[in-house]
Amino acid sequence: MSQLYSTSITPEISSLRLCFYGAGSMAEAIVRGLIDQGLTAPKQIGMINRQNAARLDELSARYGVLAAFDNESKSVMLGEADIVFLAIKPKDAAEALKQLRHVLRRDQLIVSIIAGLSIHTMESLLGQSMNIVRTMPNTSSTIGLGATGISFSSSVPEGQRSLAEAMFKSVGMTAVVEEHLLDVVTGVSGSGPAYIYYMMEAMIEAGRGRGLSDEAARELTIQTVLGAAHMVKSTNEHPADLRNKVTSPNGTTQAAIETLDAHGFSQAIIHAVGRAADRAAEMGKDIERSATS
Ligand SMILES: NC(=O)C1=CN([C@@H]2O[C@H](COP(=O)(O)OP(=O)(O)OC[C@H]3O[C@@H](n4cnc5c(N)ncnc54)[C@H](O)[C@@H]3O)[C@@H](O)[C@H]2O)C=CC1
Ligand SMILES: O=C(O)[C@@H]1CCC=N1
Repeated sequence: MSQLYSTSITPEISSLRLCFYGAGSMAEAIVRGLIDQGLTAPKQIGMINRQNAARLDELSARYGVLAAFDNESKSVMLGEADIVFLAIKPKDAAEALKQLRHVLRRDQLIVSIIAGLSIHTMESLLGQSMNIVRTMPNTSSTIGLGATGISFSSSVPEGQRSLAEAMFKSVGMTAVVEEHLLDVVTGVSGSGPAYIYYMMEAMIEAGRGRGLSDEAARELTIQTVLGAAHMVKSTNEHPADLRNKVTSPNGTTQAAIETLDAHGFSQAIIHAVGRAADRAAEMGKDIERSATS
């Protein structure tokens, strides 16, 4: 008989202590999202940075989160955490994870957002197999509209998988994928917001260049991107069909699309996504090499 209702238990995230190791822009995006969406209280969140005390002060003042400034409080914060988010840059990952080797415990859930860094390399650097959730979020998590790809190490129990998914769902949508696909997720949605911003910059510039005020060019561009994304989502139509409805024969849109084609627009996007995915893999290999050196 098929099951009508899911039997999975709703994870009680608000009772857990979260520690962000690395307090940069992506950590802030997730923290702000979790707090704004009411998933947990600021005092359940601790943040650690390498040396930038002013940044921690700023985050504490802005969100009410806890901050650890000296080595002793960093160790206590890490030790007391139920979930540790690894949110440092790939170039700092090997050194930082080696230092965490004797600090992290097997009963903690490790959530990495580090581009390219594989579960296997994390386990080598940490010196043991651990419950690891490898993710690729994006900065739109800040406003609850993130898109996060997620994979799990084989040991992560079902309850912790649901917990991790619930955390990222609270700041947007999630897609659980096989680990090797996280690099392409990076190319599509991790780096993706930057491609859209880049296009918006160009649209605003073009509007201004032809005489629109700064404000009109900006507002018309924003609403166009917002409306187009909502159209794809709410009509469920293929983007190509929606594009055809805008494109009158021999009209303005056709003229514009032909110009985009002449400049290799689609190919440029396909190459960009592929290059970002390849770059994620390269960064992962670099960390792997430093893990063994
Ligand atoms: N920015 C984005 O759109 C996205 C970033 N990511 C990943 O998130 C991670 C962080 O990226 P961002 O937040 O953009 O970088 P960021 O440079 O803004 O933040 C990294 C933070 O880690 C701190 N840090 C470095 N070494 C440390 C150490 N040993 N101990 C404690 N803190 C340390 C730095 O001081 C810095 O504040 C990266 O691995 C990146 O691949 C993933 C998805 C999207
Ligand atoms: O540019 C980067 O490397 C990171 C990963 C995805 C988005 N930003």
